Amino acid sequence: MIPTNSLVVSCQAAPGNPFFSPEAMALMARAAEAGGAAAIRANSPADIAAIRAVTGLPIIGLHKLGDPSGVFITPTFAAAAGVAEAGADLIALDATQRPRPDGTSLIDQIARIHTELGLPVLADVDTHEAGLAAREAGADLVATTLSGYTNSIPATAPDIDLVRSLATTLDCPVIAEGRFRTADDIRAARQAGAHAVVVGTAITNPMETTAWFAAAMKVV
Ligand SMILES: CC(=O)N[C@H](C=O)[C@@H](O)[C@H](O)[C@H](O)COP(=O)(O)O
Repeated sequence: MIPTNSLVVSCQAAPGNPFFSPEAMALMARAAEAGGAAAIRANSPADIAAIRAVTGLPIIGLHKLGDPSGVFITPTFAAAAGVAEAGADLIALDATQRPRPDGTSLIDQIARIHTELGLPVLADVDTHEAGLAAREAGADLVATTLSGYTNSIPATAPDIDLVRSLATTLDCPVIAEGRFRTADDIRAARQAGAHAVVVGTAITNPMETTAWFAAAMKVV
């Protein structure tokens, strides 16, 4: 479903971003497809439905709900069902080893997505151990999405070491995701064994990328 060596573009905007609307995310997805993306990653049933209406590309769907300091990427089965209903082809969910808000286990959530929704699961993990546990729990693909977001030390670069350690250990596709911003980052991910690379902010968040350049203007 996600081709080998492909670019996935994450089309997401948060409240406060002028692009925070399903219509804007559908335009982003069209631009990504025209530019060569092989799949789209998108947040919320509304955005997913709008994107589904304009592209036949596979959609990795998720729903961010609740407190971002805990499990918040598709934290419950109900959230996954909403994402599936909106037209996603694959469900991305938080597969860190933190407690889940509804008290269910990762293994149960993945099993229900498989049996009741009939969709594959992409496990967003933060560590090597979480990646192994997610695969053991039945995840079909594993992504490095949450590396650098679950501890107090803010990360500034992509976690190539985690891509490599998971890709050399797991018997499923490993997706490189999180802070991939340049062609060199993509090459490093591929050399580390990534099946595909997800790029979000660097392509679909002009407010943030403007801030990068504006900050550079302040440095002499
Ligand atoms: C940590 C978290 O919530 N990551 C989210 C996951 O869906 C998105 O906000 C990211 O944009 C996406 O993972 C792509 O990463 P980047 O934008 O760094 O290319």
